[in-house]
Amino acid sequence: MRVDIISIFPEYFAPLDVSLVGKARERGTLDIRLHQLRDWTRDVHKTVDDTPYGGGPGMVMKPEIWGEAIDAVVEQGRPEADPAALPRMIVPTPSGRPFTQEVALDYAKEPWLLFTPARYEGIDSRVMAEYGSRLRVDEVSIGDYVLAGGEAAVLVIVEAVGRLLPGVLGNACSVADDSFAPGAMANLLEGPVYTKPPVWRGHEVPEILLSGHHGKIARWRRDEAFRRTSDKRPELLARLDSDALDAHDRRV
Ligand SMILES: N#Cc1c(-c2ccc3cc[nH]c3c2)n[nH]c1N
Repeated sequence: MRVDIISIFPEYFAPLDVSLVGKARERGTLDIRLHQLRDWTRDVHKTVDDTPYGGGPGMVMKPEIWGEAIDAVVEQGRPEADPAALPRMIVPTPSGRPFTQEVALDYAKEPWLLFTPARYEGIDSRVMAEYGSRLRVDEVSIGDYVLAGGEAAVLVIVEAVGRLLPGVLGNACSVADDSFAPGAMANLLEGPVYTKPPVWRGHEVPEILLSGHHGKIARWRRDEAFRRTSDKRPELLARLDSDALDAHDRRV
């Protein structure tokens, strides 16, 4: 997967050099390219923003700069084998559709993602209109709170998507066991986890986990996932299909 990120703070993405995503980059599974938006400015101050039409607080990011940057990055990034290839453009914004595990799975199928994290009050809306007619443009939000810019959201999205790519998690883990992953534990929060020692400061590991009885352990883990989901995110239980609810009810 090719990933291009255009930002006025490319240094914000240093964390993408470490851990799972960093290793995926070393192996070539992820090809992440960072671009400084200001490189496409033409004034001595490298201005990327201006006052909003209609008044109001803050500044808006200028469409010309973004347009030249996106055009250049798309042109540079086109694979020789497929000159017609275009990226899926992802615009983090508080007003976007929620970024969920389902969206991450969808993005993980894409060969090329282009992220355009904004600052100030956001990017002139004509940029999304211009590229919406040429690319698939997604405006997404990572949660109902307000950040100072889109860079943190890009870090979240790239990690959530990158870990889904083949070989990134390795054999020890599996995306199939994720909270919200399709399958038996779909839409359930992960339950508690334990490791050695069996007793720590008087806290004992649940005895069932030491029993070696894999069937009972699997049932216990699912019951714990149900209990935790019911306690912390009851609205997720509404997504469970009737078979899953019946299977749980049969045991309690
Ligand atoms: N995604 C997302 C966001 C943001 C966000 C994204 C871009 C900008 C540009 C200026 N301020 C921003 C906030 N806030 N909260 C979220 N879930």
